[in-house]
Amino acid sequence: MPLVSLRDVRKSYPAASKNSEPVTAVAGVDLDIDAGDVFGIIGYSGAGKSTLVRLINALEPVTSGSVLIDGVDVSKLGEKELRKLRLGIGMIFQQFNLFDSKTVFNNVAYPLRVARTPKPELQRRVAELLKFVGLADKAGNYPEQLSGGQKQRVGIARALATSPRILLADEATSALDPETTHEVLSLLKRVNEEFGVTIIVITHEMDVIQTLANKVAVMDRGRVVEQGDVFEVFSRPREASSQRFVATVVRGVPSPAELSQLRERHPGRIVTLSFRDGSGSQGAVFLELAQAGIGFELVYGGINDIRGQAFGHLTLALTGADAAIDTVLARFAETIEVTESTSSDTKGADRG
Ligand SMILES: Nc1ncnc2c1ncn2[C@@H]1O[C@H](COP(=O)(O)OP(=O)(O)OP(=O)(O)O)[C@@H](O)[C@H]1O
Repeated sequence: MPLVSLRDVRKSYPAASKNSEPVTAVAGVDLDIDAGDVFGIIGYSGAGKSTLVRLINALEPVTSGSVLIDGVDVSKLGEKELRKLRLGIGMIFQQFNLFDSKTVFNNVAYPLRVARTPKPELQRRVAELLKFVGLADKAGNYPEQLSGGQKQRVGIARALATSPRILLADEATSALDPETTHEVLSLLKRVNEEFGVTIIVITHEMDVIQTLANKVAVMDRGRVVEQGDVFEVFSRPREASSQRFVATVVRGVPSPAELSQLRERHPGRIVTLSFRDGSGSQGAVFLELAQAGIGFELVYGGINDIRGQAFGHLTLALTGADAAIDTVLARFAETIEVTESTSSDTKGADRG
């Protein structure tokens, strides 16, 4: 049985004024999230992702449909049971939502106090959590004395205080720089792997999904338009809206106009290698070219790596003996799609 199941979940908000229409934020979503998953929910702003999160932790009631956690319909729970359910669901936010007037220790201790945890156990648990997130030496500091990454690590420690089975991360790294994002993502990976916590990440950053998630759902205007294994969805998006989304981070194949510019700027043969099935790697390609004595320069695109599986397009300018290049390209073609651009490909662009 999935840990979290959504069945035809809908959420509408009443019209804000007489002249406006009601807003349908979630328009019939079916979703299954298994225990141990890191499940990404992506989509443009306004797609309904945050609303979905509030429905999962029962902060808001659904308009229709059902949200089942461990097979239990949350809309059937009383206040006391709901409070217990929420203790089992941790949450972290884009703006961290720490209490500025409380020390790091007291921020992390807060949910334990709410749960009336005895003092010795509370102290032991907070110390353990601060050690886990690498902030044991900051217990007495206030949030304003911390960097963004440190604040989010406090947020993670606080979210884990009551040992939840589920962690909801709503744009948890969107306010952080790339290096700090990486640090926080590594920590979340450990939360999943070492504690077995199921993580649901809401994000508009494909990088986050790529490094962290094993499953992904793409939302568009209140609906899930595509869901499945991250590599499958990223390397072969079926729906137009997922394709648009993926295209924002995965650089594709150069257009005729771009090819024309590349040919002008780079000597040699322009070849695009397309990785689609996860096999092969950028490193292996570079090594093989170097060993064959072929000069190469990456001129367009790049390979994305999803937990060891490669996909994307590399466009290279190759220089060297034609026969040597032909031999290597023939070998690449056994596992990778190889397309060589000829000057006729770019004629239209030359004229334009
Ligand atoms: N409490 C509310 N009252 C009225 N409309 C709302 C409410 N919450 C969300 N909406 C509307 O529902 C739609 C979905 O919003 P939601 O915040 O879930 O999207 P999102 O995908 O999380 O976007 P973002 O990334 O911008 O947060 C939007 O049109 C939003 O204006």
